[in-house]
Amino acid sequence: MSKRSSREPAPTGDGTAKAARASGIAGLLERLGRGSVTTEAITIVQAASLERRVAVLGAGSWGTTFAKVLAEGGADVSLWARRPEIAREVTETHRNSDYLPGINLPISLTSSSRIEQVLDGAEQIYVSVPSQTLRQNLADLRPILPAGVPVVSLMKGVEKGTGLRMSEVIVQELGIDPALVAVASGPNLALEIAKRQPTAAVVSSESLETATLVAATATNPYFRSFVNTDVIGTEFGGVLKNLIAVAIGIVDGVGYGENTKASILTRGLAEMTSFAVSFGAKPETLAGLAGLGDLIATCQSPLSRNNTAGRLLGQGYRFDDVVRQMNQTAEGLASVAPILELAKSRGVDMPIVQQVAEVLAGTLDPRDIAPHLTETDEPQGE
Ligand SMILES: NC(=O)C1=CN([C@@H]2O[C@H](COP(=O)(O)OP(=O)(O)OC[C@H]3O[C@@H](n4cnc5c(N)ncnc54)[C@H](OP(=O)(O)O)[C@@H]3O)[C@@H](O)[C@H]2O)C=CC1
Ligand SMILES: O=C(CO)COP(=O)(O)O
Repeated sequence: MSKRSSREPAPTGDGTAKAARASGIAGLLERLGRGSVTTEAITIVQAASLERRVAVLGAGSWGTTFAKVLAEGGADVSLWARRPEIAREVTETHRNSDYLPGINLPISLTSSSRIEQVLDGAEQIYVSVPSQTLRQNLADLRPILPAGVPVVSLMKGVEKGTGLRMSEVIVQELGIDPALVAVASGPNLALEIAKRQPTAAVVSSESLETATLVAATATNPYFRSFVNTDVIGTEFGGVLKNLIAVAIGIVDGVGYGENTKASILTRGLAEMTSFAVSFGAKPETLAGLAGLGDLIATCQSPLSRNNTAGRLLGQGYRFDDVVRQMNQTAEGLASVAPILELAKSRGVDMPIVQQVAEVLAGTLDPRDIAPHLTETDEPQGE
């Protein structure tokens, strides 16, 4: 897709849209060749997918923002809110003042706290709940899940106890074909996107057809979704950058400056890459939007909840106080332990995540955090 076409939603009712509908996305990809997937295919599939009915589960800051992205890309979106008062506010006043104060939502975006109502007629399902509640939420979804519908994870955590990625929990709990599951990730701070600041993301699925379909739906004039098939790299990128953002927040809270932060960010990327590659990810995924891109956004922004949680720890608050002060989800806090377990299972050294764990446990003074000074045999010129 050229820059121009990514900024202009493709027109409806033209010949290419009809061709996409007629030949199906698999046929279309076949004709275009895999190399063209991020260009022509998304434009054409997008044209075919306007007014597609989709459901978004979770009306927090990201679920609501993503619902807005989808609606402003032309989809007919229904948002599931756990609390009826949020559903009412979204539908009646086009606001979600708890999570996106000051943001006007599209009039076409409706919300309900009744999940069966939100799923009615949905052709795609996007999920944005806290990672630690996902399994329980999917148990409610399973009996009413429409058959053959793609399920997309917008979440950036791993499950405590099992260490499973969110896409793995979805496959396990819903019993669906992994080819129907996708993940979306990237430098995507909700409030910036809700204000329509231009942003890119990655949609990943083991099925290129699913990734292309979802990316086309999740593309609008200010939000561009690329595709890949490296689900492991895309998903772990989103999880691991949260842990590095906590570390950066800690040193920020202590009062250390840019050298310390840049050292941790750079070594953090190396740590993320070694970890993800040991599970089969491609290094280039970690160098892309879902790795480095998201790492930069999250480590630099005061909007980041993980960065904020780290800053409070660095200022001397204890873990329990930090959890009490956070009124939004900081996934990194729950992902530290399972990630260290996974790293151990692969023999991967993670000095930054290890020191974050020690600060969380209260066994390391935040002023002593210096994971970039830890001895390592790895070359440093990567
Ligand atoms: N915010 C962001 O910038 C981005 C977030 N993400 C990811 O999106 C996921 C969701 O985060 P985000 O929306 O920001 O979090 P928020 O804290 O903003 O919202 C959490 C949402 O989950 C709901 N929730 C809480 N507990 C449960 C439960 N037991 N069952 C069902 N729903 C529940 C909340 O409902 P209630 O209001 O009723 O408590 C709320 O709607 C996370 O994995 C995060 O990493 C990814 C990219 C960007
Ligand atoms: O994932 C995010 C940006 O891409 C949001 O980060 P936080 O969860 O730290 O706010």
